[in-house]
Amino acid sequence: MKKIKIAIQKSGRLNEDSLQILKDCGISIDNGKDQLKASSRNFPLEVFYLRNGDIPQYLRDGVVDIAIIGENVLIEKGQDITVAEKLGFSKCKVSLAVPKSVKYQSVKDFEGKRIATSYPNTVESYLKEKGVKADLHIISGSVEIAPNIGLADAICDIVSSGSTLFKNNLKEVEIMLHSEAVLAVSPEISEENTLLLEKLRFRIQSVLRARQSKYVLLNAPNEKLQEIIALLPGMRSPTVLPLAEEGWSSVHTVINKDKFWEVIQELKEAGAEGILVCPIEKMVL
Ligand SMILES: Nc1ncnc2c1ncn2[C@@H]1O[C@H](COP(=O)(O)OP(=O)(O)OP(=O)(O)O)[C@@H](O)[C@H]1O
Ligand SMILES: O=P(O)(O)OC[C@H]1O[C@H](OP(=O)(O)OP(=O)(O)O)[C@H](O)[C@@H]1O
Ligand SMILES: [Mg+2]
Repeated sequence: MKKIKIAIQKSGRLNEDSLQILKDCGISIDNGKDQLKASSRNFPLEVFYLRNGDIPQYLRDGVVDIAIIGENVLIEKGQDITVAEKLGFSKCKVSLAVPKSVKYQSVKDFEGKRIATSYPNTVESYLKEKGVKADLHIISGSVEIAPNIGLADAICDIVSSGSTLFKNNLKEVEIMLHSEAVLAVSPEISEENTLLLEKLRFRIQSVLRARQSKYVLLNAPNEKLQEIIALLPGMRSPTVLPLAEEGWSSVHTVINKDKFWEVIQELKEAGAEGILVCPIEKMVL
């Protein structure tokens, strides 16, 4: 049987969450340490462990059919590659930063300045759009040190918590893009493997939906039921079951995790009691 080939990062920030999402999709991978290629026992899938930065080229050449990769890397060197799903992890920004002591006013301040970065295409197209010309110094790591050692006036790199910038006496002045891990697809993927991709996407979507949601059970006095139900943004409408005690009901529903605390507070104020919150493993619409 034909197998779909997926690239995931060999080691680094994407590796663990990439393996976890496949696992949550019910895909087990026989994984020997230091193995660069592995197969799944229960899904027609082959995993290639590669460098994140090399993945766009492998996708372009059709060496792999799909990949889990940082969106920022696709923007830098894989504009021709399509994104099938955003995966919700490894969220970060790609930003321009300058020494804290600099009085920054606008992006025009970068005119003629030396910028150290591992993302030259991203910086170049950002500055071009703003009509600014700068001098780029391409380096592959430890970018934040560049202004301190006199290599550059500014940097462009990944920012997440901001602590690397802070430790190097830098401040973020322009956010060029927001990124997260994505499922990317080779332009060379065959029709047969596109069908496998659709099966995998169906599973990924169920996992992502479940990660975004909580299952909530609560008790409500019957006279407050309508008010409580009106507060619930459930999948269709909540399940309402009578409790053994006369005049009370049990209400079950699904709540988006971002709205969760807000809704719980309102439910309590409306008279809900004994609220239980449970994780959801998969959510199929
Ligand atoms: N501090 C961070 N917080 C959140 N996500 C990040 C952070 N740093 C990097 N990322 C995301 O994770 C991806 C992989 O980063 P990582 O540093 O592990 O690898 P890399 O050095 O860019 O790549 P390679 O695998 O080619 O060595 C980045 O492209 C970015 O999308
Ligand atoms: O805003 P923060 O939370 O501090 O994260 C940003 C830092 O994280 C990444 O480096 P990483 O730790 O992956 O090291 P690397 O340069 O070796 O890839 C990135 O290149 C920044 O330096
Ligand atoms: Mg890194």
